[in-house]
Amino acid sequence: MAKKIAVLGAGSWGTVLANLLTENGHQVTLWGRNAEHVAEINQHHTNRHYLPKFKLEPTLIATLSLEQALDQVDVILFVIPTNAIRKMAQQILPIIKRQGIRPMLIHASKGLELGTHKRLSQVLTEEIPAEFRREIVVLSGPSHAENVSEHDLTSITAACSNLTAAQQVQQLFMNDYFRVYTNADVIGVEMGAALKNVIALGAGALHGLGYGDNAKAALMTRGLAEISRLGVAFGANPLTFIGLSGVGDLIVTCTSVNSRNWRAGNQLGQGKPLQQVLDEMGMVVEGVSTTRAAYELAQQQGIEMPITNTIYHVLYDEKEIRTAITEIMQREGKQELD
Ligand SMILES: NC(=O)C1=CN([C@@H]2O[C@H](COP(=O)(O)OP(=O)(O)OC[C@H]3O[C@@H](n4cnc5c(N)ncnc54)[C@H](OP(=O)(O)O)[C@@H]3O)[C@@H](O)[C@H]2O)C=CC1
Ligand SMILES: O=C(CO)COP(=O)(O)O
Repeated sequence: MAKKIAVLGAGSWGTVLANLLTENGHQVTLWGRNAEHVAEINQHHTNRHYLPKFKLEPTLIATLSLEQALDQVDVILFVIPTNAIRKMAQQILPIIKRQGIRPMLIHASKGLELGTHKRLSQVLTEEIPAEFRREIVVLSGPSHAENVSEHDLTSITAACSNLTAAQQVQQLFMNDYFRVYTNADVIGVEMGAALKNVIALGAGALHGLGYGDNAKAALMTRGLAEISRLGVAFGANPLTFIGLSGVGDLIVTCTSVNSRNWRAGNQLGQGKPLQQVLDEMGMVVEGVSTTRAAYELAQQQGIEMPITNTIYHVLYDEKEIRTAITEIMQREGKQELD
């Protein structure tokens, strides 16, 4: 059955997901904060800053008004950067109350909040009390916006402890090029999504420095080991990390030029300063702030995360990358399995 859906965030991923939901027959309003982008979507059915070649469905409406976007919606999909989610939730709560709606919330963002180190479903739970919403579902997995915009075959995960809600989200998004699985392990899905961006910065840096395939395979494998270690410490199901939102997303992000995290790491490896890399990207590079959040979380909990620690010191303490790599390779010998 067709639903009324607000998509919050008219960047790369929000635009593509809003368009996919429109293709699937839902009535979608895409909220953006940039007046030029919103006008371009409505008048020309394009969003060239984020997706230069993408032609949108003409029935997809964009708006600058949250009140209009949320008008009597069944579902709200958050697709803005991690550190903007709490403020956005605070902004929409009075609108939800005024309209007397009780929407399902979905988020498709990937990160841990700076300062609190919280997962995004935790942030939404804190800011939007249960009486004003239905379930919170996480949509995550290997899915570059550019590939989905070209209808490349994509499989991802809808996660919620209430599997009926996850199945409802599965049905909203599924079509002949976009396949959605369900998973009850919200912690594992959100931890995998957030932490793979940290490892992707490292994979890009190795490429930029000229290291080969062995180095990249080792980074991804040992990166997955420490992602799982932190996730399991917080209650994740270890099997989630060998699924789409774990190793699946790690592979796509660590091996693709479409990844902003990989590209940022590549430029750091080539010697560009971090601030310049971020200024020139023009899109969010989630791994940079999540590296800090994950580093602090691991320190607090006493969890060993040598790759994340190394990337943290390169990003935030201006540690020279080759020195950092030498140090991590020369740690004392370890058993492979924890
Ligand atoms: N791109 C992808 O392929 C995928 C991205 N994701 C995740 O989706 C999330 C969004 O990423 P993506 O769309 O790629 O990012 P982009 O950088 O492409 O777009 C970000 C969007 O969020 C808006 N925005 C930025 N800051 C704020 C804020 N403080 N308040 C409200 N809106 C804000 C931007 O507006 P403006 O244009 O005005 O700056 C823009 O519309 C991230 O967590 C990312 O990890 C997940 C899967 C795939
Ligand atoms: O999460 C993504 C693909 O699944 C997108 O990764 P980037 O944010 O690095 O572009």
